[in-house]
Amino acid sequence: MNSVKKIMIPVDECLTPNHTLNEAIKFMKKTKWNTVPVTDLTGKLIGVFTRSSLYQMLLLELQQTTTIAKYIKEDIGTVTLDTTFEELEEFIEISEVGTGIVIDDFGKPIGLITTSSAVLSFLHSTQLLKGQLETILQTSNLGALMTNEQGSIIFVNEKLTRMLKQPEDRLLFTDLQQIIPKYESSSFNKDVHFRINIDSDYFVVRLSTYNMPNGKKGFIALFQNVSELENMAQELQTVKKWKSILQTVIDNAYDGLVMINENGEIIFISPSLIELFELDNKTIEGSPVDTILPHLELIPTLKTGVADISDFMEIKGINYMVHRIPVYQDDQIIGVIGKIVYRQLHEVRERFRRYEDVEKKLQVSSRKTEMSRFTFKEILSQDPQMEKLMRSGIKAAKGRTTILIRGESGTGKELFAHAIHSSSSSGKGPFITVNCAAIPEHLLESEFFGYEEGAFTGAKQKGKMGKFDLANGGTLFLDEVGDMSLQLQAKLLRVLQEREFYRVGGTERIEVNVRIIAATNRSLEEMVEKGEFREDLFYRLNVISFEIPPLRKRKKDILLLSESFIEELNKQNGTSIIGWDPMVQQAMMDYDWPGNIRELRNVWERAMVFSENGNVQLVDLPDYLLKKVGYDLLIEEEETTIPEQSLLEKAEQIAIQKALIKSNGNKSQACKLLGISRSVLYDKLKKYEAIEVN
Ligand SMILES: Nc1ncnc2c1ncn2[C@@H]1O[C@H](COP(=O)(O)OP(=O)(O)OP(=O)(O)O)[C@@H](O)[C@H]1O
Repeated sequence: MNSVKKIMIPVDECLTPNHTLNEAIKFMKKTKWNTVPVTDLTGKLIGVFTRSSLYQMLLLELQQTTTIAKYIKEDIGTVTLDTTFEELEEFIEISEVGTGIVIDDFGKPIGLITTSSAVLSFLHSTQLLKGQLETILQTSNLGALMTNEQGSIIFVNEKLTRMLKQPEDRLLFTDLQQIIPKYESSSFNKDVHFRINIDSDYFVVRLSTYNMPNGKKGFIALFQNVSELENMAQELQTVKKWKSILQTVIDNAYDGLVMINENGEIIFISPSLIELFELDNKTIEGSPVDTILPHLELIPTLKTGVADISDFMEIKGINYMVHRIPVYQDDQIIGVIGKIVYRQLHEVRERFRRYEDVEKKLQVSSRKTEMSRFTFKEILSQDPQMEKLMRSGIKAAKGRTTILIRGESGTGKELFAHAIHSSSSSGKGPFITVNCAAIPEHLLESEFFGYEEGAFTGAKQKGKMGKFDLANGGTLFLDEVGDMSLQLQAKLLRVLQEREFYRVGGTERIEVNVRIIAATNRSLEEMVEKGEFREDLFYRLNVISFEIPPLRKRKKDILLLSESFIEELNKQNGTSIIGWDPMVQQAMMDYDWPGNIRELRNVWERAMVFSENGNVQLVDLPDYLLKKVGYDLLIEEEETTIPEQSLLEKAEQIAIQKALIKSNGNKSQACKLLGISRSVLYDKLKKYEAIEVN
């Protein structure tokens, strides 16, 4: 509110120069004013008529009807409603009349300010201010005290008594230095701050001076407890320390890191990324990631909440990969972290490429096994029995009948199964092999029938096709069928009968068109007798049966197969074998080949590797084979010559040994084979025994 208006006496009537002495006396008596504004006829202030002017007119004993015109004081001070308290104070001090006239914008008097009205008003506002100040000091969070000019405390607020844990009467009139030891009144001239501690609390004290009524200066001290701030500052220091540790870790642990909040705005970015993508550091934080780094594609992860890894990406010639990780708080997605990998990426890429190559190769080879690889043309044989089998095989291939192939290990049962499949009407369909002996019992069912999505917990939740599914429209080859558990035999029997099955965890009946070819090297009849193989399954499998003869029963094939293997292995291993010693052929013909054709192939592979001059020698054959056919002594002869023994004697010794092997140790049979008598044989045996002992 306007200060002048508050202390002025309102004026609604004035004197004019035409007013008489009598009228002026009456006016002043009525208003009790010592100074009366005088206006012209337009109401504008022209001067004042004071009580002293009135006394002057009375002393001159002027007529009551005399106008006051000549006794008006024109040299007057005026104020307006805009005049400040300070200006007013100054005005009252210098004013001769002790009264100020308040005029409006048109020069019209609207009020009087007398010294007493001003003083009363100042007194009133001073008291008001004092009250306000005390309220502020009492209610403030700051502790406050005031001293006199000697530094003796004359006021404390309640807050300070609590801060200093001392009652008001103990504090009053104590010396300020007892509370602020650092304070020295003499060195004090302007506001100062002190940091003091009282017990375990820390205070910041602001000390100022104030003017006392006696014109001297006292002190005002304001106390702020900063213990909490101190603790916070210490915590802040720790946080800052951790921030710089984490910053270093982040900068070094990852190639690049960027974090966005739930609004897709960048809240952190590692310096390496700023450098890599040549970004403007000042505008990044708080900006939408889609405008700064759209190629990182972090927003979709914000929406899906699912972590993912990008493919190899490229921008401005920089290759990188992004790992996008959603950040959750109480099930709410609150942001995404983008982990960018770009260092040594070419190495990762190279490894990845190699891995892809391997995978491709694996896919090709696994596809190979899914398709038939062999036909009857690839089954090499000059054996009449084998030729007959193959002719029957071609005929059997025409239908969809289940076929059982028997034969010792390595005789070519699988090869035969492939050939049947290739000759059948579904020869272009899949050929799926199941090694019944190799699948763990608990997985057999899912291997055969597959499983539905969600049937198992774990990584492969997607569901998987079983071998029956895979073989649909082709052949399912059950190798080692004699090694199946009875439990699975029952399941297999049902499928063979009904030609349909359920997937593990599934409810849908699946029908398949699959030809079954089974193979075994075990005697299923004996197993049926012992209760190890289901009779009904045996008959179901044994509709058409082929018995592949072992290699020892078709020795002519040894030569044919050997030539083929040498050619194939020369190509495969980069060797250049062009022939073999007649003794090698003889040893091979003498050997029984329990591992059959697989063993023959292995023996050739080994011999060709060891062979030194393009001609395979006896020494290149495995020891076990040579021992078995009694050719090991020949090798010894070649390697270590026994001086006492002539070559003829050595040959004689080998002949006797071979005869004994052939006759299974039967000496009279061996004598027949050698064409010598029993007594000669005994003599010779004693002689060779003596040589070996020596
Ligand atoms: N007549 C043949 N001509 C050429 N190679 C053959 C012949 N018979 C078998 N083989 C080869 O011999 C190896 C063994 O053949 P296969 O695996 O078919 O025998 P298998 O009787 O099924 O053996 P197992 O009972 O151990 O499963 C294979 O490398 C195959 O290519």
